[in-house]
Amino acid sequence: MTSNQNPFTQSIEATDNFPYGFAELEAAAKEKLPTPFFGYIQSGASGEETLRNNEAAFEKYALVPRFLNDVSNLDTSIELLGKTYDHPFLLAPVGMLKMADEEAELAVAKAAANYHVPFIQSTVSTYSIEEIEAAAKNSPKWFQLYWSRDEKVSYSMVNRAEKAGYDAIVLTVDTFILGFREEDKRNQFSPLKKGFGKANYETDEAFLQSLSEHTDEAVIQKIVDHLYHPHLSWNHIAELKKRTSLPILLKGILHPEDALLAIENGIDGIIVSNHGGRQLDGVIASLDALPAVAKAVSGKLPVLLDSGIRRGTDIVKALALGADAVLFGRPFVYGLALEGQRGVEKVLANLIQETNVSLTLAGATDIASAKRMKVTRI
Ligand SMILES: Cc1cc2nc3c(=O)[nH]c(=O)nc-3n(C[C@H](O)[C@H](O)[C@H](O)COP(=O)(O)O)c2cc1C
Ligand SMILES: CCCCCCC(=O)C(=O)O
Repeated sequence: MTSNQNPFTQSIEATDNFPYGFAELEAAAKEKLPTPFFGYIQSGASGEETLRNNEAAFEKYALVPRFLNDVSNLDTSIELLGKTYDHPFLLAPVGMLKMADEEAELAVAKAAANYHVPFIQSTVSTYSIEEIEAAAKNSPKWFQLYWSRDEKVSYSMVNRAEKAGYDAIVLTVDTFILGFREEDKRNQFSPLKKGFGKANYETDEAFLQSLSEHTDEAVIQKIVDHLYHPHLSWNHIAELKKRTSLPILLKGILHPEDALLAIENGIDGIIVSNHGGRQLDGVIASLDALPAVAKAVSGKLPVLLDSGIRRGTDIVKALALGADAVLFGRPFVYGLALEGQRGVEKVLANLIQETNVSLTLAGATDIASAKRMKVTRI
């Protein structure tokens, strides 16, 4: 994508009253959403040390720009797993989006399609794989898999995603049990128990066969049972690979040794992530984990990052520290809560504009040059 717009004009083009910065966005979503819904989305696990550190990590790194480098033509496109995308970011998988808006993933997938940004659908989404494909036909979509205790259900969902034309499988490895989430305990709230994440299960033959009763309660209880999978190991990865021709990425890698094992096990990409500080608290911030992981991988597979991306300058820092692309979650969920599909589009438009301005001011002409940019630890 080439950016020919003149930011001197853009900077005084007030769009409307839609919030710009993340803090404003979060505050507006807090006003709008019921307390337990907002609490579920915003909070982290335990004492929220990691939630805070994810954002703080970006402030410990400073960009060192280059000038006089003819940056009049910016190309922000990336190539990932054989496909080309317009921007160096994707929408992270976020489950149970009906908490934010009735249209939930349908609205997000349509917004993402309009900007040619890949949408990663969560296993526990409010609408099914097939409903989302029908709403945003032929747009870039990946499927995030929560391994199921009944592995027939995992394989069945992966096959459905493949049949529906999804481009990749993202297996989340850090949520085999749920983190200790104090805010949800305080609010006595579980969106799963409300039924917001059951669409992919209710429409799955293998899941339906595992049910002995078909009441709403029995369905939800069975989903809870299937989601519990602490036995997940590299052996399952080998089996999963046999069942699909789609590329497989692992989401939740933080240790360089696990990144090396991913290569050994034939994985196609990794996502350096601590789940937005929602799983194990006190873990390394994703950005702090990135340089060692990128060094270990040394270009053998794509390295993506999420957790704490809030603005364009964060994206540039992540690229400079070794990421090939990034994902973000809460910012688009707040956009969804505020104005549905339009709100997600506004978040995307602002992020694209800020990323493009930041890349250009830092002296980059494309993503490869952003990845060579100097960053210093302060
Ligand atoms: C409300 C909420 C629900 C989430 N649901 C999922 C999910 O279903 N699957 C998954 O792999 N990650 C899930 N995540 C984690 C995100 O994919 C991502 O790792 C995280 O949001 C990144 O941090 P950020 O919100 O700071 O950008 C969820 C995050 C939030 C905030
Ligand atoms: C309560 C249901 C568990 C699904 C996990 C969704 C998720 O990844 C997150 O909330 O984070």
